[in-house]
Amino acid sequence: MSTPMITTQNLSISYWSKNKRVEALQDISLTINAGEFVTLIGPSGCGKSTLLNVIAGLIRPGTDVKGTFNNSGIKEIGYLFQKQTLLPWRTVLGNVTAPLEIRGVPRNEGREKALALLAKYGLYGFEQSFPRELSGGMQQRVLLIRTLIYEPDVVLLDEPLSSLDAQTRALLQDEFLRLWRDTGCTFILVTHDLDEAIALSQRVFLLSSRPGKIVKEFQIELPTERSAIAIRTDPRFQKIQREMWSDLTAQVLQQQDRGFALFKT
Ligand SMILES: Nc1ncnc2c1ncn2[C@@H]1O[C@H](COP(=O)(O)OP(=O)(O)OP(=O)(O)O)[C@@H](O)[C@H]1O
Repeated sequence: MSTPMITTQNLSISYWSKNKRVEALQDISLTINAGEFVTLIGPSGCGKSTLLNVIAGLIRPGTDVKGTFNNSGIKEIGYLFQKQTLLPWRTVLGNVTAPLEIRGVPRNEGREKALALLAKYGLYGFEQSFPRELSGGMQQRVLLIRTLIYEPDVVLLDEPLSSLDAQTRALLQDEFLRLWRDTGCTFILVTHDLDEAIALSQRVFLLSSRPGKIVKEFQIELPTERSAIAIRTDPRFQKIQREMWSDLTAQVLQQQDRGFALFKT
């Protein structure tokens, strides 16, 4: 039986910017179950990050919220976003133990846990290195370990790989799958990369251009034990990819038409 962790019902979110109302999300109804890997995709500015923030309970004052959302199934959230960086003055080990220090976990206990995780995820020997001595991919892996060390039950990933080259990205996608399977944690990813969405997720929500509405939900029926790289040659992957591209293109064209109409008036 799947346990709902997050539910939203007819959720609409607007911001006030320079006395103008900007409707970011409209009528979002979804359920995310504990332990799922779910991805949000959609054209730029359609409200993906806004939805992630709502899920995290991070709603700025002055934001207009209509409808309901319930995230009471979440006890502890991990959040990893694109521009997040490591603390440059701390070693890899010092970075990974930081969240535990904040939570008052005894130093030795935190250290042991961090060392075990670093070894498990390919960073053995780099414990005393400083972030500047690591490649971008390694830094991202340290960030992910730092997010997971306090055992959140949900990890929100807002385009965490978008600044990396294609090869590093593909390797880290596999790492994400492995961490998701190992931890049993719920992963919610925002990405612009359709292949990444299909390679990693169990379900993908496609949002329309702003105000973001759910236009389609894709069930990704691919084996859980998969390689994010090898799965791309699977005919089932390619079938979903074609369908998703055609739906996303339709959304982007609609957005352009609207922009053009606006330009003409
Ligand atoms: N604090 C804010 N105040 C006013 N408008 C905002 C605020 N945050 C977001 N918006 C607007 O709401 C809309 C949705 O933004 P959001 O960042 O959620 O979209 P996104 O799909 O994540 O974008 P992208 O794919 O480009 O990262 C955008 O038009 C954005 O300009």
